[in-house]
Amino acid sequence: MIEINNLTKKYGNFTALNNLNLNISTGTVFGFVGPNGAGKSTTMSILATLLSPTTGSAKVGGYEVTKHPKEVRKLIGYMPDFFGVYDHFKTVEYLDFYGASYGIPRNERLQVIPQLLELVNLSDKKDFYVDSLSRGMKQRLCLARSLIHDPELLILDEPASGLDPRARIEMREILKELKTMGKTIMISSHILPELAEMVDEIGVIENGVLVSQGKVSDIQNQLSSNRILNIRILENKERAMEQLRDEKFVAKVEADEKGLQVHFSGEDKDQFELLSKLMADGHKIVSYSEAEADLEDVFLAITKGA
Ligand SMILES: Nc1ncnc2c1ncn2[C@@H]1O[C@H](COP(=O)(O)OP(=O)(O)OP(=O)(O)O)[C@@H](O)[C@H]1O
Repeated sequence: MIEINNLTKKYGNFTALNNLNLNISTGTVFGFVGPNGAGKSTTMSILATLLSPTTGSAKVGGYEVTKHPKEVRKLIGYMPDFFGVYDHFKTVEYLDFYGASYGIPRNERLQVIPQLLELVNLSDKKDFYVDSLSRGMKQRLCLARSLIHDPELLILDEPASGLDPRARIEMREILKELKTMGKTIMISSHILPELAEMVDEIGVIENGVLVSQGKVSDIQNQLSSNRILNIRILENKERAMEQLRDEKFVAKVEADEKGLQVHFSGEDKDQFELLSKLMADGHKIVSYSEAEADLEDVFLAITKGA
């Protein structure tokens, strides 16, 4: 559905996208993650035909965005990170206005708008003025707006930003429903854990370059070379620490009241050998476990925080 090849965007001398390559297949919910200023909005604006790339190619549904913007716009629903809503409209009039600007006939709009309001849980707000809605409601209205022409692909730039936890959960539920409706969704965030549970795949961008792409679990596994082993030892902790520090694959050993944390770069068989050795040397091991890679750690490990 989306094919990006060697996409570069320069703002003056500043390179915001640097030969970016990215593919998203039809039906995928794709999380686009990266720290502030990484280039997420720039990429999404180019896909939404609102910004021209400096060089490279971006295609949506096989259409090159710069050559066939009209075809691309029919295929996509775009929700920008900052959006204005026309405050003097009532909710239903607002959607009607956008429906009309997409050329949707009035009788169709009369059918579609109540369905969209239902989808985004705003049916009871249909006659409220837009400026009286909460931030979360406005975000959901904006999502409804991006769906008015029943696009195949949704490009959502940080749709959950600034929302409280309940509003975020509501947004997540709506996205799940859109996925079951068969939409392809590209959604950005600078918070990996926020996206992880609702996406099929993630791509991590930093300094305008895609640094990682795959299933969340695959990306976690890429980091398995940096595991942390939690070991609880009954007595002679100091002796165990000294011994561990001399072991192959052990980068660092720390201790707290819970036990030892061993930073380990070996594989499963090396872990097994380490444990066997500790036991053979008479250490009284109470428990031995591998810490789950935290998604926040994954994100920090992939991005360098430049
Ligand atoms: N119009 C512009 N002129 C100059 N520089 C720009 C412009 N728009 C964006 N940039 C710069 O390009 C880089 C990428 O910006 P972009 O908004 O795409 O990042 P982002 O990943 O969406 O960040 P955020 O998470 O903060 O929204 C940033 O360094 C930004 O300052």
